[in-house]
Amino acid sequence: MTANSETMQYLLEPKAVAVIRKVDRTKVIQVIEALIEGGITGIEITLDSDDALGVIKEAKEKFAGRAGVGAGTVLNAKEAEAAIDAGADFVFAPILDKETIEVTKRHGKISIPGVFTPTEMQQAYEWGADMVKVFPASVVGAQFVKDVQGPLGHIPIIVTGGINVNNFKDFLKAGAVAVGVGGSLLNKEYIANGEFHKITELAIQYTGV
Ligand SMILES: O=C(O)C(=O)C[C@H](O)[C@H](O)COP(=O)(O)O
Repeated sequence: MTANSETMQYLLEPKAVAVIRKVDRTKVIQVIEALIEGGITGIEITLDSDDALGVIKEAKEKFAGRAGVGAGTVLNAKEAEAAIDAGADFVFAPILDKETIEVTKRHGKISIPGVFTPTEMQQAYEWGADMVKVFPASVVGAQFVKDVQGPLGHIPIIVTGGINVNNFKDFLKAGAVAVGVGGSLLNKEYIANGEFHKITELAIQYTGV
């Protein structure tokens, strides 16, 4: 299996990817462990997190063979380059930037830019994106995902932004290949209290493992 097909499996098999933003640096590795325990194997570290590149590097080494680790909130090519240097397997962005896609693909990594319109979806795909991320998805709802797939069914869609246990199944039923979940999975109180088993329980609500 190629490195990319393994990463694709980590992202798509559980159908839920964790978006880890600004989680306490001293707890983030335990949080990732708890997520993997709950069946989530796509681990996105947003670059606005404390020591994001250090976390990517550490998580890549520690969870090799168990999870795919990538970067989120990647806003330009320079940031993509730095994330890939740190070991990122995939590059998520909230926006669509041609150079970011090009740099990611030049390094042979998985590119998932953010889009919000059918035109942006097709543009992203033509620029080489592997999948697109509809963000913020809860604003347009599952019906958007269903409708755009009429003409644009060749483009795999991950949805993020406002995804929770009550709406994620609607998006999957509408045809999204996976959901990205941040706030509703990385419960701040549980993390502050060191209740990592509760993070595992939350993860299981998405993966059903
Ligand atoms: O910046 C990126 O690359 C992102 O992936 C943005 C995320 O999709 C959201 O930050 C997750 O949003 P919530 O699940 O509502 O917390």
